[in-house]
Amino acid sequence: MLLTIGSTMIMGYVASYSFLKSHGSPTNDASKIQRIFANAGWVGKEKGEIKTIRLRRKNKITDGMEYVYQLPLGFDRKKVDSTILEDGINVRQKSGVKLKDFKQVKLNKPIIKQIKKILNKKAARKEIELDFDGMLKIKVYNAPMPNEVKFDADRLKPNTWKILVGKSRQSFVYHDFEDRPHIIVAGATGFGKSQFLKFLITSLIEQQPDNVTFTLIDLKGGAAFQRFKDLKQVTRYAKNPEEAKEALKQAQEEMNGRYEDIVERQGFEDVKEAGIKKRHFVIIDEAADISSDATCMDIVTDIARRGRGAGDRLVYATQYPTNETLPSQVRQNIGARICFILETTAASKATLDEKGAEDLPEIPGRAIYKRVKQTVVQTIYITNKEVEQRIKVHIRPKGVPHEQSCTTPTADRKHPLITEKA
Ligand SMILES: Nc1ncnc2c1ncn2[C@@H]1O[C@H](COP(=O)(O)OP(=O)(O)OP(=O)(O)O)[C@@H](O)[C@H]1O
Repeated sequence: MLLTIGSTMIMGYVASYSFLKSHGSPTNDASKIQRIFANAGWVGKEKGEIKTIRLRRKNKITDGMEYVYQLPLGFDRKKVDSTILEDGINVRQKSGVKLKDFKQVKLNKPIIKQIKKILNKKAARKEIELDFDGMLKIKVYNAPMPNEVKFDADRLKPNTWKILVGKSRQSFVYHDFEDRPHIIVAGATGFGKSQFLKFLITSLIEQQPDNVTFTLIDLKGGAAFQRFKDLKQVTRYAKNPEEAKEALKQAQEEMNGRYEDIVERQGFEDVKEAGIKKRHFVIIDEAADISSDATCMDIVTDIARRGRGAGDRLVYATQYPTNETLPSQVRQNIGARICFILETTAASKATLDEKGAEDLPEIPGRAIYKRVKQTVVQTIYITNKEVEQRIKVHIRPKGVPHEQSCTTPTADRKHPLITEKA
């Protein structure tokens, strides 16, 4: 009996070894990378000779391996296409079988069935990350990033303006609005922009309930921000281009007052230096709908330029990033981006000034966060129920008006947006 079991186990090992041989070992990524570079023509020339990348070292990292390459002289690293590289690394990656899987085979259960199951195990797709700091660093991860990172209140940072953007492979990533006051949010429809904005507003209210105020411009017909409109922190709420123009004019007027007082009269560099705790966030979704209006775009540019000093923060979200919807004056004055998957390289360049967003996997919440360098993150998922539970204590009691209220135009009103003092 024991002899039969033993020989069956040995047969299993032999079968799996020949399987791995025929399907390619998962450990030869370095040579695959070398071959992909050569085949794709990602080479340079030294003294008239074609030269390819040279592996300098390998480092074990969490969930994978980092390969560090020296590039030949004259190598244009912008040529390196991460999709081609990732696809190449995953070619023949049919088996995710490891030797330790066979150690889990139970002798008291049908052995052949268990071995078949192990051999049929589908390999997790490997993912890569590229970085360059004089050397080309290619990180190859054995498993994909998680598709969902749930909201966890312990990750909030009360009394700060640091907002959790998401989780990268290495750590949780925060955006500090004191450091970079404005942010562009871009991404194709259905991949997490609204979810991110909802999370952003909820986090700001949780972290700074007495210091944050908002102008919310919701040009998606009220779908994105309507659950926030009655909060005491929301001083203006607009949901069509005319209301948006009026709300922006009011926000600019207020900003002018603060700027004149803090920067011009008192001589401070900005609100932070002046020790002022209040911040005002102007959040626009979908910004493409006002991008052809010169007045609106002048105000947006002005807020992006002088908002740091006056305590105004701009969040500019669009699903159609182009040179028209994201004009260079706006881009130059906004120092951070969160970019979900985009359809084209041109859209990626309009948002990030480089390609990359078109190559993101089609996973809702997967995004590139960019300040100077790009970091791939999975943004935080929060349900509408959770948002509502967290913000409900801030809803103005019925009959108590906004400090400044923007209401939908009605026939008997001269101005579409009215200002009411509390
Ligand atoms: N961070 C996330 N983690 C997991 N799933 C997410 C995440 N963000 C969004 N999703 C899923 O994707 C769906 C669409 O997200 P969302 O409404 O934010 O997209 P959008 O880009 O704003 O689309 P649209 O422009 O059409 O409004 C959500 O209902 C949710 O199921």
